[in-house]
Amino acid sequence: MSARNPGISLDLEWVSQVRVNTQAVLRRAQHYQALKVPKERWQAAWLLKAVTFIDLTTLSGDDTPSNVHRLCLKAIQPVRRDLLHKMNVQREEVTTAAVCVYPARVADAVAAIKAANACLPVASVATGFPAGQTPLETRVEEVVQAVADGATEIDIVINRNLALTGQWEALYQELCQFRSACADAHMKTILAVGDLDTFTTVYKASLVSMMAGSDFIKTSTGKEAVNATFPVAIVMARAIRDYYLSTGHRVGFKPAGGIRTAQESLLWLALIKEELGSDWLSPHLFRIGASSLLADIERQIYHHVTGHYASYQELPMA
Ligand SMILES: O=C[C@H](O)COP(=O)(O)O
Repeated sequence: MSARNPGISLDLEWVSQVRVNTQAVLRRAQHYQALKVPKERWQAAWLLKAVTFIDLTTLSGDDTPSNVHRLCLKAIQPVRRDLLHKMNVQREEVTTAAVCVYPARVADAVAAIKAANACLPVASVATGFPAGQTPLETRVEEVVQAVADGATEIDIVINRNLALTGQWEALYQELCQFRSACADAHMKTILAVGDLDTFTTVYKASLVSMMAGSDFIKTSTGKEAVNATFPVAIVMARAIRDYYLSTGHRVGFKPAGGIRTAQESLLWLALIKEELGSDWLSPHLFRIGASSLLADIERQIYHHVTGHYASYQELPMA
Protein backbone atom coordinates (compact mmCIF):
# COMPACT_ATOMS: atom_id res chain seq x y z
CA MET A 1 0.00 0.00 0.00
CA SER A 2 1.07 3.61 -0.50
CA ALA A 3 2.10 6.00 2.31
CA ARG A 4 -0.29 5.89 5.23
CA ASN A 5 -2.20 8.82 6.65
CA PRO A 6 -0.28 9.63 9.86
CA GLY A 7 -3.14 11.79 11.15
CA ILE A 8 -2.81 15.29 12.59
CA SER A 9 -3.60 16.95 15.91
CA LEU A 10 -7.31 17.43 16.48
CA ASP A 11 -8.30 20.75 14.91
CA LEU A 12 -11.56 21.64 16.64
CA GLU A 13 -11.76 25.02 14.93
CA TRP A 14 -11.83 23.33 11.52
CA VAL A 15 -14.47 20.87 12.76
CA SER A 16 -16.66 23.65 14.19
CA GLN A 17 -16.64 25.59 10.90
CA VAL A 18 -18.09 22.72 8.86
CA ARG A 19 -21.45 23.37 7.14
CA VAL A 20 -22.85 21.13 4.42
CA ASN A 21 -25.32 22.44 1.81
CA THR A 22 -27.86 19.61 1.72
CA GLN A 23 -29.63 20.75 -1.46
CA ALA A 24 -26.36 20.99 -3.39
CA VAL A 25 -25.37 17.48 -2.23
CA LEU A 26 -28.73 16.02 -3.26
CA ARG A 27 -28.53 17.70 -6.70
CA ARG A 28 -25.04 16.28 -7.24
CA ALA A 29 -26.24 12.82 -6.19
CA GLN A 30 -29.00 12.97 -8.84
CA HIS A 31 -26.30 13.58 -11.43
CA TYR A 32 -24.63 10.25 -10.54
CA GLN A 33 -27.95 8.43 -10.34
CA ALA A 34 -28.69 9.50 -13.93
CA LEU A 35 -25.25 8.62 -15.37
CA LYS A 36 -25.10 6.18 -18.27
CA VAL A 37 -22.90 3.13 -17.70
CA PRO A 38 -20.01 2.63 -20.18
CA LYS A 39 -20.78 1.13 -23.60
CA GLU A 40 -20.94 -2.68 -23.86
CA ARG A 41 -17.40 -3.13 -25.17
CA TRP A 42 -15.83 -1.16 -22.30
CA GLN A 43 -18.20 -2.51 -19.71
CA ALA A 44 -16.53 -5.87 -19.12
CA ALA A 45 -13.15 -4.22 -18.56
CA TRP A 46 -14.68 -1.80 -16.04
CA LEU A 47 -16.45 -4.67 -14.31
CA LEU A 48 -13.15 -6.54 -13.96
CA LYS A 49 -11.68 -3.40 -12.46
CA ALA A 50 -14.60 -3.19 -10.04
CA VAL A 51 -13.83 -6.76 -8.89
CA THR A 52 -10.35 -5.66 -7.81
CA PHE A 53 -11.91 -3.06 -5.45
CA ILE A 54 -14.20 -5.49 -3.62
CA ASP A 55 -13.64 -6.40 0.02
CA LEU A 56 -15.44 -9.73 -0.32
CA THR A 57 -17.37 -9.94 2.90
CA THR A 58 -19.15 -12.43 5.08
CA LEU A 59 -20.52 -11.09 8.36
CA SER A 60 -23.19 -13.53 9.40
CA GLY A 61 -24.07 -15.24 12.64
CA ASP A 62 -23.76 -18.60 10.89
CA ASP A 63 -20.25 -18.04 9.47
CA THR A 64 -18.12 -21.19 9.84
CA PRO A 65 -14.53 -22.11 8.90
CA SER A 66 -15.87 -23.83 5.80
CA ASN A 67 -17.88 -20.93 4.38
CA VAL A 68 -14.96 -18.59 5.15
CA HIS A 69 -12.69 -21.04 3.29
CA ARG A 70 -15.02 -20.94 0.30
CA LEU A 71 -15.15 -17.13 0.43
CA CYS A 72 -11.34 -16.98 0.36
CA LEU A 73 -11.12 -19.28 -2.66
CA LYS A 74 -13.66 -17.10 -4.44
CA ALA A 75 -11.67 -13.96 -3.54
CA ILE A 76 -8.48 -15.51 -4.93
CA GLN A 77 -10.22 -16.48 -8.16
CA PRO A 78 -13.27 -14.24 -8.40
CA VAL A 79 -14.00 -14.79 -12.09
CA ARG A 80 -13.96 -18.14 -13.89
CA ARG A 81 -10.62 -18.84 -15.52
CA ASP A 82 -12.04 -19.56 -19.00
CA LEU A 83 -13.93 -16.24 -18.97
CA LEU A 84 -10.73 -14.34 -18.15
CA HIS A 85 -8.92 -16.29 -20.86
CA LYS A 86 -11.50 -15.23 -23.45
CA MET A 87 -10.94 -11.62 -22.35
CA ASN A 88 -7.15 -12.01 -22.69
CA VAL A 89 -6.61 -11.43 -18.99
CA GLN A 90 -4.19 -13.42 -16.85
CA ARG A 91 -5.97 -14.92 -13.86
CA GLU A 92 -3.25 -13.64 -11.48
CA GLU A 93 -4.23 -10.09 -12.45
CA VAL A 94 -7.72 -10.39 -10.97
CA THR A 95 -8.40 -11.03 -7.30
CA THR A 96 -10.66 -9.11 -4.98
CA ALA A 97 -8.91 -6.47 -2.86
CA ALA A 98 -9.38 -8.38 0.41
CA VAL A 99 -11.72 -10.66 2.32
CA CYS A 100 -13.57 -9.21 5.30
CA VAL A 101 -14.74 -11.37 8.22
CA TYR A 102 -15.61 -11.27 11.92
CA PRO A 103 -12.65 -11.36 14.36
CA ALA A 104 -13.36 -14.97 15.34
CA ARG A 105 -12.94 -16.06 11.71
CA VAL A 106 -9.68 -14.21 10.95
CA ALA A 107 -7.46 -17.22 11.68
CA ASP A 108 -9.65 -19.40 9.38
CA ALA A 109 -9.30 -16.88 6.55
CA VAL A 110 -5.54 -16.52 7.01
CA ALA A 111 -5.15 -20.33 6.99
CA ALA A 112 -7.34 -20.76 3.90
CA ILE A 113 -5.36 -18.19 1.92
CA LYS A 114 -2.06 -19.69 3.01
CA ALA A 115 -3.24 -23.20 2.09
CA ALA A 116 -4.10 -21.90 -1.38
CA ASN A 117 -0.59 -20.47 -1.72
CA ALA A 118 -2.06 -17.07 -2.32
CA CYS A 119 -1.47 -13.63 -0.97
CA LEU A 120 -4.55 -11.58 -0.12
CA PRO A 121 -5.22 -9.19 2.77
CA VAL A 122 -7.60 -10.36 5.48
CA ALA A 123 -9.70 -7.56 6.96
CA SER A 124 -11.45 -7.98 10.28
CA VAL A 125 -14.32 -5.91 11.58
CA ALA A 126 -13.73 -4.92 15.19
CA THR A 127 -14.55 -2.63 18.15
CA GLY A 128 -17.90 -4.20 18.90
CA PHE A 129 -19.09 -4.36 15.28
CA PRO A 130 -21.74 -3.39 14.30
CA ALA A 131 -23.04 -1.23 17.19
CA GLY A 132 -19.75 -0.34 18.91
CA GLN A 133 -21.51 -0.48 22.26
CA THR A 134 -18.96 -2.43 24.30
CA PRO A 135 -16.50 -0.99 26.83
CA LEU A 136 -13.49 0.78 25.34
CA GLU A 137 -10.95 -1.74 26.72
CA THR A 138 -12.88 -4.59 25.10
CA ARG A 139 -12.95 -2.73 21.79
CA VAL A 140 -9.21 -2.04 21.87
CA GLU A 141 -8.45 -5.65 22.88
CA GLU A 142 -10.51 -6.90 19.95
CA VAL A 143 -8.30 -4.94 17.54
CA VAL A 144 -5.12 -6.28 19.17
CA GLN A 145 -6.40 -9.87 18.92
CA ALA A 146 -7.48 -9.56 15.26
CA VAL A 147 -4.03 -8.22 14.35
CA ALA A 148 -2.35 -11.04 16.33
CA ASP A 149 -4.48 -13.55 14.39
CA GLY A 150 -3.18 -12.18 11.09
CA ALA A 151 -5.59 -9.45 9.97
CA THR A 152 -3.75 -6.74 8.06
CA GLU A 153 -6.76 -4.45 7.78
CA ILE A 154 -9.14 -3.58 10.61
CA ASP A 155 -12.59 -2.16 9.93
CA ILE A 156 -13.48 -0.42 13.20
CA VAL A 157 -16.84 1.16 14.01
CA ILE A 158 -17.05 4.57 15.62
CA ASN A 159 -18.90 5.25 18.85
CA ARG A 160 -21.98 6.92 17.34
CA ASN A 161 -22.96 8.40 20.70
CA LEU A 162 -19.83 10.58 20.63
CA ALA A 163 -20.57 11.82 17.10
CA LEU A 164 -24.27 12.47 17.74
CA THR A 165 -23.51 14.49 20.87
CA GLY A 166 -20.60 16.38 19.32
CA GLN A 167 -17.94 14.93 21.64
CA TRP A 168 -15.27 15.22 18.94
CA GLU A 169 -12.30 15.24 21.29
CA ALA A 170 -13.46 11.98 22.96
CA LEU A 171 -14.07 10.40 19.54
CA TYR A 172 -10.61 11.48 18.36
CA GLN A 173 -9.00 9.96 21.48
CA GLU A 174 -10.80 6.62 21.03
CA LEU A 175 -9.82 6.47 17.37
CA CYS A 176 -6.17 7.24 18.21
CA GLN A 177 -6.21 4.27 20.60
CA PHE A 178 -7.62 2.00 17.88
CA ARG A 179 -5.04 3.28 15.40
CA SER A 180 -2.23 2.50 17.78
CA ALA A 181 -3.70 -0.99 18.49
CA CYS A 182 -3.77 -1.57 14.71
CA ALA A 183 0.02 -1.08 14.54
CA ASP A 184 0.94 -1.94 10.93
CA ALA A 185 -2.56 -3.03 10.02
CA HIS A 186 -4.53 -0.45 8.05
CA MET A 187 -7.48 1.10 9.83
CA LYS A 188 -10.78 1.59 8.02
CA THR A 189 -13.14 3.67 10.11
CA ILE A 190 -16.84 2.91 9.72
CA LEU A 191 -19.07 5.94 10.39
CA ALA A 192 -22.37 4.00 10.22
CA VAL A 193 -23.89 6.97 8.42
CA GLY A 194 -27.41 5.53 8.72
CA ASP A 195 -27.14 6.21 12.47
CA LEU A 196 -25.87 9.80 12.09
CA ASP A 197 -28.35 12.66 12.01
CA THR A 198 -27.17 15.15 9.36
CA PHE A 199 -24.70 15.51 6.49
CA THR A 200 -22.82 18.00 8.67
CA THR A 201 -22.33 15.30 11.34
CA VAL A 202 -21.15 12.89 8.62
CA TYR A 203 -18.62 15.44 7.36
CA LYS A 204 -17.37 16.23 10.90
CA ALA A 205 -17.08 12.53 11.80
CA SER A 206 -15.13 11.97 8.54
CA LEU A 207 -12.78 14.81 9.39
CA VAL A 208 -12.14 13.66 12.98
CA SER A 209 -11.57 10.07 11.77
CA MET A 210 -8.95 11.27 9.28
CA MET A 211 -7.29 13.54 11.85
CA ALA A 212 -6.95 10.45 14.09
CA GLY A 213 -5.04 8.62 11.35
CA SER A 214 -7.65 6.46 9.58
CA ASP A 215 -6.34 4.91 6.37
CA PHE A 216 -9.88 4.70 4.99
CA ILE A 217 -13.26 6.05 5.95
CA LYS A 218 -16.14 3.67 5.32
CA THR A 219 -19.85 4.45 5.12
CA SER A 220 -21.59 1.60 6.88
CA THR A 221 -21.55 -1.78 8.55
CA GLY A 222 -24.21 -3.15 6.21
CA LYS A 223 -26.42 -3.65 9.29
CA GLU A 224 -28.00 -0.17 9.56
CA ALA A 225 -31.35 0.58 7.91
CA VAL A 226 -29.62 3.02 5.50
CA ASN A 227 -26.14 2.12 4.23
CA ALA A 228 -24.04 3.40 1.31
CA THR A 229 -25.87 6.14 -0.61
CA PHE A 230 -24.59 8.62 -3.19
CA PRO A 231 -25.40 11.76 -1.12
CA VAL A 232 -23.45 10.50 1.86
CA ALA A 233 -20.60 9.37 -0.40
CA ILE A 234 -20.38 12.88 -1.88
CA VAL A 235 -20.12 14.38 1.62
CA MET A 236 -17.41 11.90 2.68
CA ALA A 237 -15.50 12.26 -0.60
CA ARG A 238 -15.47 16.05 -0.17
CA ALA A 239 -14.15 15.67 3.36
CA ILE A 240 -11.40 13.40 1.99
CA ARG A 241 -10.57 15.96 -0.71
CA ASP A 242 -10.48 18.87 1.74
CA TYR A 243 -8.31 16.89 4.16
CA TYR A 244 -5.92 16.02 1.31
CA LEU A 245 -5.73 19.65 0.11
CA SER A 246 -5.04 20.85 3.62
CA THR A 247 -2.62 18.13 4.84
CA GLY A 248 -1.27 16.38 1.72
CA HIS A 249 -2.41 12.99 3.14
CA ARG A 250 -4.58 10.74 0.97
CA VAL A 251 -7.28 8.79 2.78
CA GLY A 252 -9.22 5.98 1.10
CA PHE A 253 -12.97 5.63 0.76
CA LYS A 254 -15.06 2.48 1.20
CA PRO A 255 -18.78 2.47 0.52
CA ALA A 256 -20.34 -0.66 2.01
CA GLY A 257 -23.75 -2.13 2.58
CA GLY A 258 -26.44 -2.83 0.02
CA ILE A 259 -24.25 -2.58 -3.10
CA ARG A 260 -25.43 -5.61 -5.03
CA THR A 261 -25.50 -4.98 -8.80
CA ALA A 262 -22.81 -4.67 -11.45
CA GLN A 263 -24.49 -1.52 -12.74
CA GLU A 264 -24.32 0.14 -9.30
CA SER A 265 -20.63 -0.74 -8.99
CA LEU A 266 -19.93 1.14 -12.24
CA LEU A 267 -21.75 4.22 -10.95
CA TRP A 268 -19.61 4.08 -7.79
CA LEU A 269 -16.47 4.04 -9.91
CA ALA A 270 -17.73 7.07 -11.85
CA LEU A 271 -18.46 8.92 -8.61
CA ILE A 272 -14.98 8.28 -7.24
CA LYS A 273 -13.35 9.37 -10.51
CA GLU A 274 -15.34 12.62 -10.60
CA GLU A 275 -15.22 13.50 -6.90
CA LEU A 276 -11.66 12.43 -6.06
CA GLY A 277 -9.88 11.84 -9.38
CA SER A 278 -8.22 8.84 -11.01
CA ASP A 279 -5.59 8.53 -8.25
CA TRP A 280 -8.34 7.17 -6.02
CA LEU A 281 -9.27 4.44 -8.53
CA SER A 282 -6.85 2.01 -6.92
CA PRO A 283 -7.42 -0.60 -4.19
CA HIS A 284 -5.04 1.44 -2.00
CA LEU A 285 -7.62 4.21 -1.89
CA PHE A 286 -10.94 2.73 -2.91
CA ARG A 287 -12.82 -0.37 -1.81
CA ILE A 288 -16.38 -1.59 -2.10
CA GLY A 289 -17.55 -3.63 0.89
CA ALA A 290 -20.00 -6.20 -0.40
CA SER A 291 -21.18 -9.73 0.24
CA SER A 292 -23.17 -10.45 -2.94
CA LEU A 293 -22.02 -7.91 -5.56
CA LEU A 294 -19.40 -10.24 -7.04
CA ALA A 295 -22.04 -12.77 -8.08
CA ASP A 296 -23.82 -10.20 -10.27
CA ILE A 297 -20.56 -8.88 -11.74
CA GLU A 298 -19.48 -12.40 -12.71
CA ARG A 299 -22.91 -13.01 -14.27
CA GLN A 300 -22.58 -9.84 -16.37
CA ILE A 301 -19.05 -10.76 -17.44
CA TYR A 302 -20.31 -14.23 -18.40
CA HIS A 303 -23.01 -12.57 -20.49
CA HIS A 304 -20.47 -10.29 -22.14
CA VAL A 305 -18.21 -13.23 -23.08
CA THR A 306 -20.83 -15.83 -24.10
CA GLY A 307 -23.80 -13.73 -25.19
CA HIS A 308 -26.19 -15.44 -22.77
CA TYR A 309 -26.83 -15.45 -19.02
CA ALA A 310 -25.40 -18.26 -16.91
CA SER A 311 -27.56 -20.86 -15.26
CA TYR A 312 -26.85 -21.68 -11.60
CA GLN A 313 -24.61 -24.69 -12.37
CA GLU A 314 -22.50 -22.63 -14.78
CA LEU A 315 -21.44 -20.23 -12.00
CA PRO A 316 -21.81 -22.38 -8.87
CA MET A 317 -19.22 -20.42 -6.85
CA ALA A 318 -20.90 -17.07 -7.48
O1 LIG B 1 -18.73 -4.22 4.98
C1 LIG B 1 -19.47 -4.80 4.22
C2 LIG B 1 -20.91 -4.95 4.42
O2 LIG B 1 -21.21 -5.56 5.63
C3 LIG B 1 -21.50 -5.74 3.32
O3 LIG B 1 -22.85 -5.44 3.22
P1 LIG B 1 -23.80 -6.24 2.19
O4 LIG B 1 -23.98 -7.62 2.79
O5 LIG B 1 -25.06 -5.46 2.17
O6 LIG B 1 -23.12 -6.32 0.86
